[in-house]
This record gives sequence, C-alpha cells and structure tokens, in this order.
Amino acid sequence: MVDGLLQVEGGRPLSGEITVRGAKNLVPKAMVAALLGTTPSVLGNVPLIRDVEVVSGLLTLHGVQVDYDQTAGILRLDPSRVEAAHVADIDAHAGSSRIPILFCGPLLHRLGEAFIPDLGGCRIGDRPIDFHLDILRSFGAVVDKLEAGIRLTAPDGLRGTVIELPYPSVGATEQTLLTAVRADGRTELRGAAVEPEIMDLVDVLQKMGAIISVDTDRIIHIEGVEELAGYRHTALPDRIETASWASAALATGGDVFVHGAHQSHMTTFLNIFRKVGGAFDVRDDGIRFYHPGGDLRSIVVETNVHPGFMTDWQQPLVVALTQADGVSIVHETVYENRFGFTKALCKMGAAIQVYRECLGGTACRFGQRNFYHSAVISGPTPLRGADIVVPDLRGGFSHLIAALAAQGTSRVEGINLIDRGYEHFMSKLGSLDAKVTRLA
Ligand SMILES: CC(=O)N[C@H]1[C@@H](OP(=O)(O)OP(=O)(O)OC[C@H]2O[C@@H](n3ccc(=O)[nH]c3=O)[C@H](O)[C@@H]2O)O[C@H](CO)[C@@H](O)[C@@H]1O
Ligand SMILES: C=C(OP(=O)(O)O)C(=O)O
Repeated sequence: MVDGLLQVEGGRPLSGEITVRGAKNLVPKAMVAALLGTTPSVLGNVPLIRDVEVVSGLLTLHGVQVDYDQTAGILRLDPSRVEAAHVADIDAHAGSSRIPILFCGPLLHRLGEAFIPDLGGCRIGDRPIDFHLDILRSFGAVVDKLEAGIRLTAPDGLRGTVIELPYPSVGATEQTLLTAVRADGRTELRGAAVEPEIMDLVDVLQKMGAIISVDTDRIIHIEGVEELAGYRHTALPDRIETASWASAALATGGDVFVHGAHQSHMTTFLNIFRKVGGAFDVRDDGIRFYHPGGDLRSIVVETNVHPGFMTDWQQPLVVALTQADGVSIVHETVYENRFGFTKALCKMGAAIQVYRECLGGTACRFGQRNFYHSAVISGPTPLRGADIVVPDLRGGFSHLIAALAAQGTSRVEGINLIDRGYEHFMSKLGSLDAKVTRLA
C-alpha cells in the first residue's frame, strides 16, 4: 500500500479561505543557492512541504546549519562550515526529489567535487538529465556515472561558456545560473526557460552579488564573480498550488479565496479559467476563485513553457473540464507521459480518451513518438466516489478534487505524495468545509 489513506465524502462545494506560501519550484532552489554564499542567508515565506525537508536534510549533510521557523516560514541557512563537513549517508536521500542535481555547481565551486544520488520527483516521463550533464561538462566538470548516482570533479576549475539549450528546460536553466555565477568569466545561455520561479532565483543570486542580465529572446548573460554573500529574500507565492485550489473551487461549484496568490504570475491560467466559465476577483492580498453558476464551457488548451499554460496546472483543471459542456482538448507538450491520472477519473465516471496525436493545433516534439500526450474530455459527466490510488503530485491532487466533486464516498490511497507540494492540505481542506477523514 502507498502511504496515506483518505476517506472523502464528496458532492460538497469547497468554500472558505486558505493561504498559499512560497513556491515549491523556487524555495528548494533558493536553499541550494545559499551554498554559494560565504555568509548566512535568510529565506521567508517558506512552506512546510516535503521537498523543503529533503533539501534541508541534504544541506545539513553538507555542513550547512539549517534553522526553520515553520510558523513564521523563515529559514536561516548558514554555510560557513561546508568545507569542514564530513558527508555520509547521502544515499539516504536518493529518489526523494529532483533538486539534488542542482547541488552540482555550488558543490564544485566550494569543494571541487560532488556526489549526486539518484533523483526522484514525479514519474511523468523519462525525465533525463542529459542537458544538465552537458552544461556541467561545458563549464569544465568531469562527470562519472556510478551505479547509485553521479560523481563530479573540476580539476581545472569551472569556466564561463556558451550554452544553447535544445529545449527551454527549467532545471537546466537553473543549473546554468547556479554554476555560472561563480565560474571564471562570462556565460551566455541561449534558449533559456523564463518561468517566474527562475526570475525569482535570479533575484536571489543578484542579492548575493551575482551579475546576471536577462535579455529578450530567452538569452541570459552571467558574469562570474569571485565571491558571493548570503541573501535575504521572500519567496514568490506558489502559482501551481493557487491554480490547484482554483480548479478545485470550479470543479466542486465552490468559492475559495487564496491569500497570498499573485495575479502577475498567473495571467495565462486566469485567462483559461475565465474561458471555461470560472470567475475570479483579484485583491491586493490574494485572489478569490469561484463558480458563478451556469454551465462550464469546453476549451482547447496546450501546455507549454512560460508564458504558456503550465504543465503542472493541467491535471486539476482536467477535473473541472469533466464538468464542462462539450468536448475539451488538452495537448501536453512539456512531458510525454502526463495523463496517467485520467484512468482513475474515468473509473469515477469521466469520459476521457487519450491519444498519441498532437491534438488541438500545434505539432509538438512528442507527435511522432507514440506517447499518449493529448486528452479529449467530453462533458459534463457526473462523477461518483471510488477507491483510487494517487500516481504523483499533481495527478494526486486532481484525484482529490475528483473525490471532492463526486457524489458518494471515495477512498484515496497514497496521499502522502501530495505533501511534496501542498502545505497542510488536510487542514486547508478542513477549513474549506470538505468532509475528509484520514484513515491511515
Ligand atoms: C522542481 C521543479 O521546479 N520542477 C518543475 C520543473 O521540472 P524540471 O526542471 O525537471 O523540468 P524541465 O523544464 O527541465 O523539463 C522540461 C522538458 O525537458 C526535458 N529535459 C529536461 C532536462 C534534461 O536534461 N533533458 C530533457 O530532455 C524533460 O524531460 C521535459 O520533457 O519544470 C517543469 C516544467 O515547468 C515543472 O513541471 C516541474 O514542476
Ligand atoms: C513535476 C513536478 O515536480 P518535480 O519536478 O519536483 O517532480 C510538479 O511539481 O508537478
């Protein structure tokens, strides 16, 4: 059995207020950046999620003193003892998150070597690390692939370089930034990802003393510097969690105010939310998302890199689309295998077919490669409670939404996977008037 079993009495609108704190896709990376400083860093708006715990564990192993005030959301990271640390048990962190790969540059700069255990993260495709390794080699690192991970050294130090990414990968862009800021000389990165979380990481690094310019057309220039200091920063809010609660409000016919949500990071989501028939009010302290009554409308949407519709927004929205009138199409162009979660929705009464073809307009890199990466959702179909198993983080949250929207009782197994990206989701569900009971 996968950890965590939840019983959900569905068919009730989610209604009330919750707070969203810092982004899962920024906070752990800002924590890694602290390794580059000679003085302590302080990060605010830090949520209590598993990826923060995993990275805290890894940093502690590397000699960083980590103090986390969970209630205030303040994390203090003191890297002054990294050189003296004796690293053991790093394998214990294998398979828990994707963040360890981002330790490469900072550890090479500080220690001249790094060992990175096998990565975790959601299984939504192959998730290769070829871009990361090519980037590190281009800076001058020597990479040895071992059975339990990779070992890196930099016998001649790390030197600025020119990198052209074959695809605007978020992680590869962050790898470049975290390595280039202290490399010798200038680095030019072409084809960079420009997600808001990356821009927030650029802000963090600039506060530390880095020289980074983000130019038009996905080009980033970095001038390496000799030394970086610690930073003080408040993490940007989690736009994926925000969109997830928004979709939950829509799918259940509810009304949820998300404190802390920012409009500017969510423009594309808000446009789609409105087209589907959802309503929202933007306030200085957050965004209210609600179902205004009437029928939801079907839609054609394609996931893409920023500023496109984010791939991590897709799964919760699909649940709302099962309640929309007509045929919706979702074309997933970022990951090749991200519709596994739809099987459970079909078991609950949804009518969703997945296709290998690129449906919805544009051809993507998966079109000729036999991946089921387009979904056709016919609605509206009533959902009924069922016993379902969470496959991954976002798919898992979409299962939870489906159980909340469905008539009857569902048992959702494996909900601990959801802790990786949704802070206090059980108590948030309670404050939104959901009837959920943890059975194990
Ligand atoms: C911790 C974190 O921030 N995770 C996010 C990050 O993942 P992550 O940084 O892993 O995602 P990438 O942007 O790197 O991946 C995008 C695509 O590039 C491919 N690729 C990537 C690296 C590589 O070396 N080779 C390669 O082929 C991937 O398989 C995928 O098809 O961005 C994704 C896209 O917004 C989000 O869904 C994830 O939530
Ligand atoms: C795919 C995701 O995360 P990760 O890259 O950490 O697996 C996600 O947050 O949905």
